[in-house]
Amino acid sequence: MEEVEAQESLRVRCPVCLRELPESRINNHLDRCLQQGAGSCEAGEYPQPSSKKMRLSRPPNGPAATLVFSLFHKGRGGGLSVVGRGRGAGTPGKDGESPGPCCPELGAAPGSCVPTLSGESLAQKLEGKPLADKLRPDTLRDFMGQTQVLGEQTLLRSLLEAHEIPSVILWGPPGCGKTTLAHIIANNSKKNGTRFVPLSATSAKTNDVGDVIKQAQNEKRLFKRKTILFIDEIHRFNKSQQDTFLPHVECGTVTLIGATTENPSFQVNSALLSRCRVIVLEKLSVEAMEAILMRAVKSLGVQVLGQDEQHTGSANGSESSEAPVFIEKKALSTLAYLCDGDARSGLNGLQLAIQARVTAGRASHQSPGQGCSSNGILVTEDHVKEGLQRSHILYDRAGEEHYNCISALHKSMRGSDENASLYWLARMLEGGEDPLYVARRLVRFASEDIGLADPLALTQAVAAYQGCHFIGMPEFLLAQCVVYFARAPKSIEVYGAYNNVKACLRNHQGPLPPVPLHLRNAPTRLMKDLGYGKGYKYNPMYKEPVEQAYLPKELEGMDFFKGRRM
Ligand SMILES: Nc1ncnc2c1ncn2[C@@H]1O[C@H](COP(=O)(O)OP(=O)(O)OP(=O)(O)O)[C@@H](O)[C@H]1O
Ligand SMILES: [Zn+2]
Repeated sequence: MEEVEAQESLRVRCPVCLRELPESRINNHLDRCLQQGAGSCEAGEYPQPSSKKMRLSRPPNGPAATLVFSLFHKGRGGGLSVVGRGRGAGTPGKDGESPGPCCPELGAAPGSCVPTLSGESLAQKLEGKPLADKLRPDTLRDFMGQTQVLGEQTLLRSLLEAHEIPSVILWGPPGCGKTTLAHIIANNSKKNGTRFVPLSATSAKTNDVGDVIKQAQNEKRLFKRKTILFIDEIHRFNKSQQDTFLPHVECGTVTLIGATTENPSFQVNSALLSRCRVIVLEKLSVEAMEAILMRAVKSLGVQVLGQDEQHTGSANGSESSEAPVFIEKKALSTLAYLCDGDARSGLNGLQLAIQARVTAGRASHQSPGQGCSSNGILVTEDHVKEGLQRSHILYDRAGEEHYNCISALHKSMRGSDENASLYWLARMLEGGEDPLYVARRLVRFASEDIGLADPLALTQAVAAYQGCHFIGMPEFLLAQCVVYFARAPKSIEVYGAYNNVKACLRNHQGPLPPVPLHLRNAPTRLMKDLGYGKGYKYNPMYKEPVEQAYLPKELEGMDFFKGRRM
């Protein structure tokens, strides 16, 4: 019974007539739709195809066939509704589409409402879906920042406006709007019937990609419909998985939009890369972040208190008996700074701070005298700071930042700058980097950069590495080692010489020279007979330094430390 209900609630889009139907009915519908021609469907506009092969089926593990057909399917009541005097406030649209908009921020005519929100209803609005998802912009107008690639008169913008979507790889740090931009492109291209199929490389199998490609080929052949394939975290696909769709991008069956936080020159197949434009998105600026946060608080009906405003009376326009919610302007700018250009963490931080305050406010209504007055609930800068997860903000452990920071640390120590060395170390550790990762790098540094100038450095590094296993917070231990290394004399003598030997071996033409006979050990009679060990001078037997060759004959006189023959 529950199963049936669950199935009823999943809706998929008919690829022929574009109507949304409960998943349980789609196959029957599709048969009819294909047989009778799209004309039998209300929204039909496509010629009658001859094939019946396009039945929808569940992907092996997926919950429903929406994988292939949905266009960024919005959840039920997907948008935010706002309590207040607004026209159409909180009216959900039919079929789980977004609700009738109320605030200008959510797409309605400006001035159609002055939303204010009580603590109680705000808590309800915020529960469930993350605020960042609810507020994902649908149009370029609400997409903040990134003007370097999307501003007026940029190539991408004119392409978007002309509905000509090239294959692109969106490269940028977390939460800077890659998925959002793809979402906007999808929205934009719905108008000319283009299909949009999102996949995440973290969960999709090669089969899933194959299915999408097959479907895209059918759509193109039968209905002349284009397909945009969005692959989130495309760097997670290995090169051979990337190869799967290369030919189809090439021949235009699908337009690819890939999103990645990793440098695509390392992570994306070079053939694929040359078929796509790489669009570099940046961390969002503080101004862009402020605009995003402003839009969020407005849409929630939270009121912003300026620098010298006091939070005294109830919010104007509130029709609720509940306390209204205010936020300090300063709290918003601090949040905009601290979230380090990551809109998701900024919006999450805002949500957490407000949620925590509202919950506390509710409690204090039951037991008065705990920080909330009947005048309303105030969210301050401190609340916002608490709401932020520090580690997420400073540092991205898996992405580029991880490599950038360790490289900066290595170079600062090499340059004997103890201040910078400490700074980069702290930036990694405070951001949640694995101390052992840093410690391993220190071991490398000790031998590659300090070497015999201070052989004790290696001992220090190994000791620091061991120490990290023993104590929970090894930051001072690593700091000591890092400063020692920054101050230590440096020598790359051994490092360089060894590399010269490697190069010599690599460049050697023909078979490698045999080990000189006199240097060979001769444990058996036969070996002795063959001349092994013959003429070897055992050094301790000689008072004077021994003249004897230790390198193969052809390398006689070679000095790897100088990189040439003596
Ligand atoms: N430029 C922007 N303008 C307005 N809102 C944005 C912008 N960028 C991100 N956001 C908000 O932040 C949320 C997260 O952004 P998004 O999912 O696009 O990030 P992303 O770059 O794809 O990050 P990740 O690599 O972590 O997936 C969105 O739901 C949206 O609400
Ligand atoms: Zn149909």
